[in-house]
Amino acid sequence: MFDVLLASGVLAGSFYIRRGGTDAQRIQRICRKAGLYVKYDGKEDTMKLLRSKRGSNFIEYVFRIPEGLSSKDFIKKKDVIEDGLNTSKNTVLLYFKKEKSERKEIEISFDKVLKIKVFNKPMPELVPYENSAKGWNVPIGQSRSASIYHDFEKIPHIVVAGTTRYGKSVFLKNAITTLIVNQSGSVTFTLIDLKGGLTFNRYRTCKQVLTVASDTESALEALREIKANMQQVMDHLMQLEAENVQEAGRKDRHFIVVDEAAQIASAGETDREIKKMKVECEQIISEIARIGGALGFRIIYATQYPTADTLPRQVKQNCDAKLCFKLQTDVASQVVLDETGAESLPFIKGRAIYLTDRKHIVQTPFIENKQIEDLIEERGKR
Ligand SMILES: Nc1ncnc2c1ncn2[C@@H]1O[C@H](COP(=O)(O)OP(=O)(O)OP(=O)(O)O)[C@@H](O)[C@H]1O
Repeated sequence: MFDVLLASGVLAGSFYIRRGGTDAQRIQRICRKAGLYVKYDGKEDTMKLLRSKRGSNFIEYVFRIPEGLSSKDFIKKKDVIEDGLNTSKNTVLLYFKKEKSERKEIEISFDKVLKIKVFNKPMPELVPYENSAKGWNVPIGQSRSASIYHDFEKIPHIVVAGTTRYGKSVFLKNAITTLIVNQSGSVTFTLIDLKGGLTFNRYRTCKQVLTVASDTESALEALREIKANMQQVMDHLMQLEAENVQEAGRKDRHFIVVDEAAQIASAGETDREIKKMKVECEQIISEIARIGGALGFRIIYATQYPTADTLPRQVKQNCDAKLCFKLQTDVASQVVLDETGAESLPFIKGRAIYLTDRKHIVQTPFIENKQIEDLIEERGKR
């Protein structure tokens, strides 16, 4: 009885696979069913396959999209397309063959034509932290094809955004720990966490950490000091007729890490005194973003609520790198990345978009607290 069931199951499976067609055909069918077509003059215009290309771990399908639709319409339906490609129809046969079904993942981009890459293996959901970074690099994570690093000498400031519990704090700890270990004699930090969390607590005793500010007053005091230091470095560079710290041969770099920028934003603050202080904090942070890069000052600016208030224009414009975990809306994604996409990242902790002049989807490294303790134990000791 079981054999009969098995045989009919296998037959059904093969049928489904035949009926399912190639991934290109399935994508076209899913998009049609999801309403991604245009009716005009009594005719139906759907996406057309122009070509396909095989990469080392993916096939890229290139489509012409119907007039009247935009690439954003397709990007919004990314989950629908991806789930459609992974429906049980294809997994029936694999189940009976006792093969493990790998989830197919897709990436959608647009450059005059719609490009949909279908990957044959999902990205890893966990990349354990290891300190393979050199110089002023910090590991950003594993993309589908390479290990990605952020070089703070090339891009001084970075915005880190993402809905709560998706990996911002873990990334901040990864960055701080890596820099303490690799640049123990040259790096200093001002850590600002006004949300009252304990993220930075374990770094409090490190010799590289000048301040851990947990209220507006101490944040302002630390920022005023940084402003005065910037002026001193500026005077020094003037004397040397150097354009930047690299040319002047200065090795010291100062990182200002802001965890939860919304807490330092003046908009919405009702207490007049605190509002005044927050306005000054914002002004100094904007000034560091604008002129601090050449002077050896670096900003890591994290927020879970990206809006025009929490991500001031000067900061955004001068942060040439963005690390964006999953966000709730396409509007929030637009604020951070100037494009949609972060809202349709999968529900995977540590999965992010790293955007500079290039864009990578990465799985950021997971650093455990015990690892941090061990790593900073020696290099961070006062
Ligand atoms: N890179 C990662 N890989 C795998 N799991 C991760 C990764 N980063 C974070 N996590 C998991 O997600 C949890 C929440 O991460 P984290 O504290 O960094 O979130 P957050 O975005 O900073 O949240 P909040 O805004 O509340 O501070 C971690 O405790 C860990 O279990």
